[in-house]
Amino acid sequence: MANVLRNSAKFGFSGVLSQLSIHSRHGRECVSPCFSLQQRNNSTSPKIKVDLDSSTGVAVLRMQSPPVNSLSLDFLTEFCINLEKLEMDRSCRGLIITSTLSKVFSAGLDIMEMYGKSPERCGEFWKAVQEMWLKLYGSNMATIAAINGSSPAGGCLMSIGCDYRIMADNPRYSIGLNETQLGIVAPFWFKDTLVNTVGNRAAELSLELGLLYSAPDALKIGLVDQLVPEDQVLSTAQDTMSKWLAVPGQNTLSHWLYRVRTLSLSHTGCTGSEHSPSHWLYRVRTLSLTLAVPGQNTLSHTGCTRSEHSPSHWLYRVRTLSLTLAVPGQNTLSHTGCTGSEYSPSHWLYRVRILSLTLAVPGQNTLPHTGCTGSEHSLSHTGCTGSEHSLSHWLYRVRILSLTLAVPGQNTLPHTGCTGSEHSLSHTGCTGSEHTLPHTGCTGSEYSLSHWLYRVRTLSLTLAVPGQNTLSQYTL
Ligand SMILES: CCCCC/C=C\C/C=C\C/C=C/C(=O)SCCNC(=O)CCNC(=O)[C@H](O)C(C)(C)COP(=O)(O)OP(=O)(O)OC[C@H]1O[C@@H](n2cnc3c(N)ncnc32)[C@H](O)[C@@H]1OP(=O)(O)O
Repeated sequence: MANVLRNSAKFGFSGVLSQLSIHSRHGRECVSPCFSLQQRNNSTSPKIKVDLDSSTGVAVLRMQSPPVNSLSLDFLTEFCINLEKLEMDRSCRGLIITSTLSKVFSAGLDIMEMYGKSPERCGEFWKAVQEMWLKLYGSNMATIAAINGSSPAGGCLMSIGCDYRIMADNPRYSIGLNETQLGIVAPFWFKDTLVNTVGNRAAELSLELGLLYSAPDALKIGLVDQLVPEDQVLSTAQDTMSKWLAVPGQNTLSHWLYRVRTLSLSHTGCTGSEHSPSHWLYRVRTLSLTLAVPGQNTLSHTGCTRSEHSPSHWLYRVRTLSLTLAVPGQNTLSHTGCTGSEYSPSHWLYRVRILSLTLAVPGQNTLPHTGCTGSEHSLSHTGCTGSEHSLSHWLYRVRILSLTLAVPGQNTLPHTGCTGSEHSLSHTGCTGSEHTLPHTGCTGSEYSLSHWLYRVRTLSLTLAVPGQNTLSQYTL
């Protein structure tokens, strides 16, 4: 395997990826994941075994692909089909994922899939990796990883795609996103999932150094939630699952609100229904990896030209930069008004982040240096007509306004210049009657004020990608 990795590095992942990128641009059709998965499952020996206990509504999915449960295309295909079947089975509410192999949960992506394969095969493989994550992270079931062995890289992604992680208390077992140590870079959605699990700083260290954590260390940083003796991993997972399933509606709103942010950021820039999430994940990931190619990582469109920054160092930072400044199609620093060398990125990042979060009234957060390029986007547009209105004045108003927004039937924001009934939920990004926040279950006046206060605030922050902040693009 070491040879494979060395050769992969020698011949260049980026070369493969650029071919993939071209392939993608030239019309890979977006088909339903279910359809495409079923088409390509040619394997006969089951790599996955599923047992659904109809009395508890809990399924145990066992990975049984020796020697190490590596995530090959066949494996992923089978995994996704099983996941999809369980998802569609209303009697199944909880899913536990574990391994039948001793010592290994999953070794992550199958290295052999990443070497010497045609661009078509690579594309299929990569799409399957994304689908595994989308299906798991977007699952409506409560999910628990019963990690009874090592779980590096893609195995770790699978684990952190679950709601809860129980690991065998064995210091010889390790878990983590170690891709950097292999000379490859973990895709940004791997990163996002890790950040959601262990927080920013731990994720940053972990990714830049490509760290693998022993089970006890993984518990310390919160990468796993619980360590138990090896022979109790599954039974503890089953006990834990019953607690999760006892929470009313646990796998609906609260479960989703948290995840939707990650999922929607994953396809930032998606402007039409032709772009499926996986399509975007694939492209965006390819683009970000391209940025990591030594000699090409000048990131000229972010204004960064300094060659002393190593790819992995930059990749993680640039991701943060572009997500923070995520005005789709405009997320370059130049579009934020930063036009000269006097404005360093950090100077801008700090200001723009504060401003955009503080004034986050989607479609109205028009401070000229946050991406507004025309005279129509002045402060006057939001009701502020002259220089007498200072920022603090605005901060104050906008806070009041966001509260006003939360009153059903009054969320017309007159102070921002919105005067007609067309301006209601549009301020949260909803532009038509089809955007009734279906994903939160809020459909009408039956919801009380406190209910709304809570939801609308969360929603506007969560979905605040101006011009893109509807979930309609993503069919849950
Ligand atoms: C297609 C275009 C896509 C381009 C993508 C580019 C970039 C992607 C960026 C990042 C995403 C990457 C994610 C990944 O998951 S990469 C994979 C990383 N995985 C690892 O680093 C794990 C390596 N394996 C181990 O650490 C150990 O094997 C283990 C899991 C701890 C188990 O140890 P153990 O001692 O029990 O077993 P062995 O090491 O002896 O291995 C047994 C056997 O399995 C083979 N093997 C191990 N891991 C893999 C693997 N990931 N893929 C394929 N095969 C694997 C190993 O070579 C041995 O085989 P052998 O024939 O020698 O017996």
